[in-house]
Amino acid sequence: MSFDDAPIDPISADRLEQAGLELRLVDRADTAAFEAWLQADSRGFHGPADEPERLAEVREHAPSRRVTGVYDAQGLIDEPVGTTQSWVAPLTLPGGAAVPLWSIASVTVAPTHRRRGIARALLESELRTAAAEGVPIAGLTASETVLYGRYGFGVATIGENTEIETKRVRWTGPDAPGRTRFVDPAALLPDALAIIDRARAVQPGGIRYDDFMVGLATGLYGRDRAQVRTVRYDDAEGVPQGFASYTLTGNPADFTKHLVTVRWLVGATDEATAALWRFLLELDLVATVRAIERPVDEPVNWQLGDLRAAKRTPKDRLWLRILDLPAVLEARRYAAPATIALEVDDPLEFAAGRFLLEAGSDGIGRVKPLAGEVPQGAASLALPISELSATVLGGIAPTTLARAGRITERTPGAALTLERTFAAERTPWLMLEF
Ligand SMILES: CC(=O)SCCNC(=O)CCNC(=O)[C@H](O)C(C)(C)COP(=O)(O)OP(=O)(O)OC[C@H]1O[C@@H](n2cnc3c(N)ncnc32)[C@H](O)[C@@H]1OP(=O)(O)O
Repeated sequence: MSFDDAPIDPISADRLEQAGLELRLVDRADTAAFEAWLQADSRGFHGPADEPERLAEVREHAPSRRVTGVYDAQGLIDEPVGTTQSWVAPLTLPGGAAVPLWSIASVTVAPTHRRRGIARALLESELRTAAAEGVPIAGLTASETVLYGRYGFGVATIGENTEIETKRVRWTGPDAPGRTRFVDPAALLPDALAIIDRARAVQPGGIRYDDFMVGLATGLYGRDRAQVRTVRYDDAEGVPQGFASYTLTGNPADFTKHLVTVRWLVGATDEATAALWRFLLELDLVATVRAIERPVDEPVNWQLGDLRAAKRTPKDRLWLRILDLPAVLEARRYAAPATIALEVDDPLEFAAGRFLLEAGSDGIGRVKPLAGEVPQGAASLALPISELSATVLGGIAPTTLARAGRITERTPGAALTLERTFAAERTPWLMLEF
C-alpha cells in the first residue's frame, strides 16, 4: 500500500505559511522540482552537488516515496529550504510478527533557514500524517542523537562500530562447508533481496529494503559504486545464504596494511555470517577490517580467537516512535506472562493515557484502556512514550531506564517485570541504516 500522496498536514502547513513558507509534496515526475529537492537533500548533509548522471540514476531507480519540501516564497521558489521523505516498510517485532513502520529520512533544513521551527514542522507533519493513515509506529536513523527525543522517539536498537585487527585473529569459528564467490552486484540483487527477507523475518528490528537501497549498499548504484566488491556465500547445497559488500583502501606507506570497510554483511544463517566474516578477516595484504553498526550480539566476536582483536563502539541505530500503542503492543509476542499497567506521557498526545497490558503464557498480549484502579497484583509504571518506544523491541533494558530515572516504578520491581515480559529472542538490530 502506498502513502506517497497522503495529504499535507494542515497544522504544519499553516504554521509554516505564517512564516512565509510553503509546505508541499514534490512531484517526482516533475524533473526540475525533484532534482532541486535531491540537490537540497545532498547539500543538507554537506554532500556534493550531484552530476546529471547521478540525478538520472535516482530518478530512474529510486522507489516511489512521499517526498516533501518546504519552500520560501521570498526566495528561489523551486529550491526547497527544507526536505524530508517517508515510506512504509514492515518492521519485525519480537516473536516474528511485523507492523508497518513509517520510515523517515532526508530531514534537512538549509543553513540559511535553520532554527526557525522548520524541522519541527516537518517531523510533526510526518507523525500526524502517519497516524492519520493508520500506521502505528514511526522510525528513523539519526544524524545527531539530540534531535528526536523531543518528538517522542527513543533509541530501540544499538549498533556497534567494529574495528578488527586482522593480524591478531586466529579463527576459532566453525569451518564452513559451502563456497564464497565474487558476484556482480546486478546478479546478486535478487539473491540479496531473498537473503535479507529470510534474515529480517527472525531479526527483531529488521525491516524490508527496496532494490535501490540494496543496490546502493552493494555497489550496483551510487557515486562510488566502482569501489565496491561483492561476495556471496552459498551453502553446501548451493543455496545462496549470505552476502557481503566492502571497499578497500590502500596504505601507501605499507602495502600489507590495507583497510577493508564493510558496507554490508547479511547472513540468513549463522554459517553464512561466519563464512563471510572469515573471508574478510583472512584477506591478504589487509591489517584492519572496519564494519559499521553491527549487532551487539554478533557471534564473530567469539570467533576471533582474541576478543581484544575487535574494538567495538556502541552507537544509537534505530529510533522508534509508537503512535498507536495498542496496535504495536498487541502485534509483538511476550517472553513471560504478566499484567502491566502503563501510564504513558506523550508530548504530541498520540499515545498518551493509562493502559493495561495483559500478556498471556501463550505470548499473546491484550491491551485495553485503564480507567480505574490498577488491578491487584499488576506491575505498574509511568514512562514517556520515548522510553516505551525504546524498550518495545526488547533491546533496551527497562531496569536500566528506571535506574536512570527515565521510567518511574509505581509498584516495586515493575521495571524488571516489564524487562522479562518484553525480552526478545535475539538482540534487536537494524540491518542497514536508512
Ligand atoms: C532522520 C534524518 O534525516 S536525520 C538528519 C537530520 N539532518 C541533519 O543532520 C542535516 C543537518 N542539519 C539540519 O539540516 C538542521 O539543522 C536540522 C534538520 C537538524 C534542524 O533543523 P531546524 O529547522 O534548524 O530545527 P528547528 O528549528 O525546527 O528545531 C526543532 C528543535 O530541535 C532543536 N534543534 C535543532 N537542531 C539541533 C541541533 N543540531 N542540536 C540540538 N538541538 C537542535 C531546536 O532547538 C528545537 O528545539 P525545541 O523545538 O524543542 O525548542
